[in-house]
Amino acid sequence: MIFMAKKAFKAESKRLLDMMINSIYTHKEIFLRELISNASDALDKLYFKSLTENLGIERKDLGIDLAVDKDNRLITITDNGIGMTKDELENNLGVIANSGSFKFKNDNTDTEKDDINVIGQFGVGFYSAFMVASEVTVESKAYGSEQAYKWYSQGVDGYTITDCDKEDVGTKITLKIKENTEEEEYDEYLQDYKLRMIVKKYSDYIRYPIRMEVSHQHLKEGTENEYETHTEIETLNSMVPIWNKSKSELKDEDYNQFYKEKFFDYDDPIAHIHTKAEGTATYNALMYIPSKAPFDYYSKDYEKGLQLYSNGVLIMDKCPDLLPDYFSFVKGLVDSADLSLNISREMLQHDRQLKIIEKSLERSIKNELTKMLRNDRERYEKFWKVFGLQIKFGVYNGFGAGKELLKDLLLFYSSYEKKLVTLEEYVSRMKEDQKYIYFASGETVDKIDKLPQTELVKDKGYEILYLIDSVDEFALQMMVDYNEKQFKSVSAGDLDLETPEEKEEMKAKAEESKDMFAFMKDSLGGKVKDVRLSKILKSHAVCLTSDGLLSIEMEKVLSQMPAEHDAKAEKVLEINAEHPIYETLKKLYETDKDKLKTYSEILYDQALLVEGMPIEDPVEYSNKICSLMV
Ligand SMILES: Nc1ncnc2c1ncn2[C@@H]1O[C@H](COP(=O)(O)OP(=O)(O)OP(=O)(O)O)[C@@H](O)[C@H]1O
Repeated sequence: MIFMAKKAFKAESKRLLDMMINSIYTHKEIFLRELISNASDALDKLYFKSLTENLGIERKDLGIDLAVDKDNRLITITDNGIGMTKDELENNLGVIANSGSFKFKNDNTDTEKDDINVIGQFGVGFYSAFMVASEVTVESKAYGSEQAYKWYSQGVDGYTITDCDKEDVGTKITLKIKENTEEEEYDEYLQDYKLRMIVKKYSDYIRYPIRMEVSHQHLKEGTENEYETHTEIETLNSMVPIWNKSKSELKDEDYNQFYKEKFFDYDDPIAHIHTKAEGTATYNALMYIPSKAPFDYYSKDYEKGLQLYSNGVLIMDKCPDLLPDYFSFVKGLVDSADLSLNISREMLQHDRQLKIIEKSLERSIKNELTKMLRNDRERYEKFWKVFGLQIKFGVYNGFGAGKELLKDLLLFYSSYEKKLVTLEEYVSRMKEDQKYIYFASGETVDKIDKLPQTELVKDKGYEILYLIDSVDEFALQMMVDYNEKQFKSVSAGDLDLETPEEKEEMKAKAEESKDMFAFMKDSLGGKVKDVRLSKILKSHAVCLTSDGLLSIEMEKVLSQMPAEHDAKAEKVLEINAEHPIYETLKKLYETDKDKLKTYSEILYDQALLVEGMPIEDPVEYSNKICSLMV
């Protein structure tokens, strides 16, 4: 019997290993990602050696094999890479947090990126094997060595290294999978389908084939219901990430196909964005704008984020830091080699890098949308219909931080064009004497079109933007102006549309009716801030406008939110001096103040109805109208 000295892991390594097994990773399944990444690194190293020393080994000769032996609860991962000498086994696997790969990368910094793609950097990934295995055996033969060695460990106790027989160069790692416990079902790691799924999920873009013997059931020839099992070696991974291919190699169908498979959508996306960046941040990104919003998109359950890869290995499935909220609908992935990951690869160390990438992606998305808006309006409007609301929220949220970026992506319905227009288009059509960008709010385009307040502005030949989403007015208020043109609600009361003569005339009339309006205001018992002569009505008798920042439309929106239900607009009841009702009111002020009080109440309720607001007492209102009729 050969005496095998069992070596203990270094003291601090012991604690680290314990921590490793129990707490660094949240998903046990990543052990396979780590071991495959190590194998891929070992293949890269050998390939690199072959290139630099002319060994004649080609990429196609290199690969990784997975095998499962269910009966003995074993999984093996074999690579024909660079292998490890006895010393390397000792140093790389006996000292936790000692990365041979990191050293290799540092020693070869001037190498062409494409030739070398080494993943490891911390020297801990290997130990994740102990999350699922009770015993780990590593048999390795280094390139150029005659002798192979076996490293064996059952975990924290330590490890042994002995000579062993191994014909081929490379490394074979055997895991003895733990028995099931109450909390954890380890058996599933012995299932073909589970291993395939894990490989697909995390290691699909490893550049070497990951092969496994897979069994399929076939109908036995000449029979109707007898099946036979047929096994074959399959390559599980796609190897070349589509995002690493050049754009000229790819057609729309390729992009769409990839999107549908990867992001489980039945429909083609509206657009894809494929970008590469080098410099402050180096990455490849492939992003998509879906054609439909996910069912939970406008709810708090929706999680934004892009997949994050480091050298083709999945690090995070939904990295929220890569997308600003206003582009949260974007799906896709980013692959970057220069992320500084923390040991578990589950969290990223510096969000500074992510911030740089986010800013750069944000620009790419904005550019794509701008291009679509300019060159394919129909498609953009399709996008707008689904995600426009999010863009408008983006203008409003964060105290308007996104408004500069987003202002040219906005679309609103135009009274003049009778379709959606951009602010740029609106401003380019503004009349010479037009000071403001006018807007009117309401429930639907039709209802807004009939609002008394819009009549005079339209008559002047000015275009009005019709705002039908509750966030619209808030967004415009946050913007304040667009290219120095201020926004003005047609319900703002003072639109400054009159000629100087008209102004004089109004002033005289207002003076003459001052007392009457004061009486009417009192009659309404504090419901309005003021009763005034209208400067904006043309043929209609009355309307409501508001003073101050909160418009009537905003009050409506806020009243639907429980927390802010008592925010009220400062309402002004406006009376049209050109309407016959004005003379009637004047007469009543002289002759019958009680009736004037009733009329004031009716007119106020009518103005509310026109505005689409509820009236306080509909029965009372109806009674008042009826008594006028009989
Ligand atoms: N299959 C293998 N073939 C050759 N060397 C290997 C193999 N697996 C591991 N090694 C060596 O062991 C070292 C430690 O591996 P480990 O997975 O713990 O860390 P790493 O891959 O360097 O970094 P990370 O913690 O980021 O995974 C590697 O750097 C590598 O030198």
